[in-house]
Amino acid sequence: MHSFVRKVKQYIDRYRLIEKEERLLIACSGGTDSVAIVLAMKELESFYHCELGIVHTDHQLRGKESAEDMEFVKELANQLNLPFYSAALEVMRRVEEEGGNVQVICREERYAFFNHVMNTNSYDKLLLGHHADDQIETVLMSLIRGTNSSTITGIPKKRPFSRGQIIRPFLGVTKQEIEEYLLDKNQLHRHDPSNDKHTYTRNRIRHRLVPLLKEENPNVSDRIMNFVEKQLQDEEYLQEVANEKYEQLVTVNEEGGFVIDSVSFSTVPIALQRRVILLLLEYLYKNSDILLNDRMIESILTACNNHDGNTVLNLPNAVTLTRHYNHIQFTPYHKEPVVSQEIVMKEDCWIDCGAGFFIYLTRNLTDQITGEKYFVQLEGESLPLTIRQKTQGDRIHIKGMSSSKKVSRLFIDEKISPEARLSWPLLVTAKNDIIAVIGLRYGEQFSKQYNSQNYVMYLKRINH
Ligand SMILES: Nc1ncnc2c1ncn2[C@@H]1O[C@H](COP(=O)(O)OP(=O)(O)OP(=O)(O)O)[C@@H](O)[C@H]1O
Repeated sequence: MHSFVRKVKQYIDRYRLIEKEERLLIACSGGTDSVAIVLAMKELESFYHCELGIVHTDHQLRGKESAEDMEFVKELANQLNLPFYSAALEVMRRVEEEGGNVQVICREERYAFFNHVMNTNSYDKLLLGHHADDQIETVLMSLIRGTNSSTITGIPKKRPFSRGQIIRPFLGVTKQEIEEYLLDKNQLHRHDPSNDKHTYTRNRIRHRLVPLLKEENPNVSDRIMNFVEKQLQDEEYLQEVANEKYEQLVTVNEEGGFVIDSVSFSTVPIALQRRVILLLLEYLYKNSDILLNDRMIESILTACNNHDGNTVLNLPNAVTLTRHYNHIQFTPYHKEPVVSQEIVMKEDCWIDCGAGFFIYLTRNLTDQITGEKYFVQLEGESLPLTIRQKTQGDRIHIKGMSSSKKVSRLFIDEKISPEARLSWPLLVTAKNDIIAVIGLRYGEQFSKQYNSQNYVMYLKRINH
């Protein structure tokens, strides 16, 4: 057995990633990592008495090249005599119809197909090619950008998926080891598309930070793997205790509010307080796109532990936290979110539309008024315009896109914080068409050229 494969096997056995006689589906993009996983698993096939299959998706984003990737993986499956499943996914059509981030849609479509193949062909596990360097990058990204969870646990080596699990047997080996193994095997692979699509932050970490760390300590990936492993073990235990504490501390009253006794709460260590609050928030926001962040959790903890005076805290989606003596209550708001502010736009005056924007609507192009200039084509029945916050189901027809896009999706794609989303001003016509998410994206009614029939909208940003 090749020494590389022996190392992979040790990792698999240590964490019991594979049991004997399982049906294993390998997701192979054709890049270095997933081709190496195919070869390594082929070497381990007889040991685990497993049945292997290969799945590939073509996202049709790189024309001829991505069709060639598919052919390459198909050929590899043929050579190794393994079943091959593939799909050409219509990613761009979905992007045009719904808008949204291309990589996110690729991922959704890819995983939907993996799920389909697992179900229809009774596979137990899906194998992905993430390796130790991916893990270092992920851990560093979480440290640098912050994370809402209490611990840094990185990419999981196994997690539930479809009718079984996703497993990542390469998390114990580095990219360099993978490349050396493929060289030894004289195995070709395709260009690794993962390098092209990663965010700038990940690429900077990969190309600048990781080499420096490796220079300091060539075994840094082992150190990080150990660190992640211990964190995971601690986290598992703390989660178990936090679940028990949650049961003891949180009760539900008749109005559907969640109640905690602050005296009992304050006797609990902060590590458990934080996890209990996280469990509660995950429950309160389970069907929303609200992202829980550290700041929000810390302000809740401060409010819960502050014993002088009563406190009211307004949380996203109109959830309120009230502390009255020893009684802490989280009250979810069950109705549709209310429109907290509606302003009718009048011509020829500056209007404060909230969230740090002032706008001015006029018929005349003038140099007297400073600010970003926009030209808007408005029919009589569109007027008057109003400014309001987002309500459920709002959509905007963005200029240059063939179909409308959900405003909530736009906020996610533009990385607008959950709190800011609640107060972000939308410009709305009398027919309730959203024509602008102010300062962010503009509708098809906006044009580049001025003509005398157009309105001119000036925009000033304050505190931005
Ligand atoms: N087009 C594809 N067809 C089959 N498998 C793929 C494809 N793209 C990626 N994979 C699988 O996913 C693994 C991770 O790929 P990559 O790093 O490009 O994705 P990612 O976006 O970082 O991760 P994730 O898939 O978890 O979102 C690959 O090693 C491979 O196993």
